[in-house]
Amino acid sequence: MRTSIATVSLSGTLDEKLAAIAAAGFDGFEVFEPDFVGSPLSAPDLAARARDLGLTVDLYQPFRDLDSVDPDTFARNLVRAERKFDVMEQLGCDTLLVCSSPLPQAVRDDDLLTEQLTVLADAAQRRGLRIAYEALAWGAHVNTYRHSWKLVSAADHPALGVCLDSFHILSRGDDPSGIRDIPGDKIFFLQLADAPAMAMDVLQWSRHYRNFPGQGNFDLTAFGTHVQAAGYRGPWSLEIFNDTFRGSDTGRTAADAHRSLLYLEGEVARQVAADSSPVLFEAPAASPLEGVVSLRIAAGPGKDDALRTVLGRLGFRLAGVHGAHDLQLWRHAGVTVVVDASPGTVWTAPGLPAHLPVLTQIGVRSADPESWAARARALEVRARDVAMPGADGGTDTDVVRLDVTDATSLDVRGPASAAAWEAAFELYPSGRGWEDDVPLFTGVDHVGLAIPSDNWDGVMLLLRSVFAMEPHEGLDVTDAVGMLRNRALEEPGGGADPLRLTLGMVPGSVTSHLGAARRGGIGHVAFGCSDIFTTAASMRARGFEPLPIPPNYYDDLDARFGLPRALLDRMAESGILYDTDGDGEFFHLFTPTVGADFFFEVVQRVRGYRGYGDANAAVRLAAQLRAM
Ligand SMILES: O=C(O)c1ccc(O)c(O)c1
Ligand SMILES: [Mg+2]
Repeated sequence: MRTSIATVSLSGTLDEKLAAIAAAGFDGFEVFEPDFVGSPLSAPDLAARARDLGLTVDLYQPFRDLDSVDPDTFARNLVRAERKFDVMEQLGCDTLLVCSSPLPQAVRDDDLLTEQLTVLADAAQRRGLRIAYEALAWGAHVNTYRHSWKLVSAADHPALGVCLDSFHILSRGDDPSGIRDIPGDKIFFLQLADAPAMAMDVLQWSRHYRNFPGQGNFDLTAFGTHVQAAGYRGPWSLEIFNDTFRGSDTGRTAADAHRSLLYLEGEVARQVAADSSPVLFEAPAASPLEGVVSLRIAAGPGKDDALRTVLGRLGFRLAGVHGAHDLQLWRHAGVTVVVDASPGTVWTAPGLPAHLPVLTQIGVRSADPESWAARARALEVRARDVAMPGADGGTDTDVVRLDVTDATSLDVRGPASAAAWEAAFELYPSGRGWEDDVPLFTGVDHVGLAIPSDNWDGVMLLLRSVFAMEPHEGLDVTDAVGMLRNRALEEPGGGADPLRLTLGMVPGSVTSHLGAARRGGIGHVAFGCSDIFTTAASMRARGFEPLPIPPNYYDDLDARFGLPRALLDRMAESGILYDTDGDGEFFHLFTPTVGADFFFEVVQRVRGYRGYGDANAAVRLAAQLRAM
């Protein structure tokens, strides 16, 4: 499959965009006309630049408002088109995108419209060029792909075909399966865009919120499967109008863009028969993940006391210290927590002391970490073989590390990596009896990460492509300090212990989210348990002071669900909150924040409850702010 991208999708000068497009591995690009008009590069210069970079110029776009009920206007538009054909010849680009007109003077008579398109196609053909006609979702008369195909079909002209743009089709809720009825060689161009589900004017939605496949809510796998089945074999091109991307690092966005096409190609490949798509790429599968087994938290010298106190109340015991660095090994219920109190948090998060503690590593067990390295690299994600910080320079390469954000990595840990802890740390002698502790938890239920807004779409794509995680309904929570955008992702088929992550968006970049708690973005680790009242009692016996949840909250629970007063009283005693999703029930409690931005949660899922108690986020945050 050939890959392409419209220059409008990236930030920077045209030169910078082209360099990033080539570096990301694209085969070609669409010239977005305003980028060319505003560039000092002449058309021959641009053609030479593309050639040097090994890129083809796949499309020139957009040509607007071709048709008109006024014959003079139409004649002028044809003259304008000829001037664009001149440019295209110099660019070595043979396809012009003509989009349907949103104007009041747009032609509304299909016969006249077909005639005007035919006249343009004749003109293009004389120059050896082609016209790809696209229905904009907000076109005055033509706004569906079926309509654009009806006109193209009626014109029956070799230089006239359709351009399919997934946004215009899926944003309207149209059924894309009719694409199968269009002959593949009459689809002259394919533009792909995903988008988050939003209830807003479709033009505004399109111009500001499009994102890459795997970052939004459209079913692009089904869409791509229809296009493939139709027999289209031209480039798959991204056309993304997005305010954030337009202000973000060009190279990073281009790399995400290319990865999104690999991801989509793999998803489509799994849907279509091998004989109809001999060229579709699919990343190698990796061995299953077996749950979160370790966490590393950068506490810094200033915060490790508070962190250790909370860990102790959660039942964790200090199991050892590192010989050479200020690292402590804490263990409980099969989970290992490494507290990194070294100055500057040298291991994992240099330069991030302001809002410590920070969760810097999430360790997930897998039988074959190298299979994850291979899968990640196939999807153009950097994966590092990690040597543990061993006591005597000892190494353990049984860990593969993928960066989720600048601060936090997912570490896939193989069977041998557990022993590395033993080698690297001076373990306290056993026999003090605590190995017999009754576990308070069943393991890690989920991990919450604060994601900087300019990183949000990239993280979403990483988790969906490499880890095949599935996004669940996101909830925007109104809380004490503003709106918190939230999204949970879950590993499908993860059995009883799936990897679950909840993402909370914080404004800006990682290094600037000092005091993110005040804006809702807090990282956390949630432990699962089978009886939260017993667990809470054990925690209280260890000195845990529940977060005070106001009586109003329990009165409201009573009003909404009619829970028994005795149960509500027991919940209030331990600061336990409640949610239900029908049959399932959810009980959870929180620690106060440790430092500004980090806390622990204890959850009990009853009868398959699937959510995260998002409805309680505002009450939780208000209580944590009071406790700061
Ligand atoms: O927003 C627009 O005007 C516009 C222009 C060209 C396109 O291909 C498109 O999908 C949208
Ligand atoms: Mg388009």
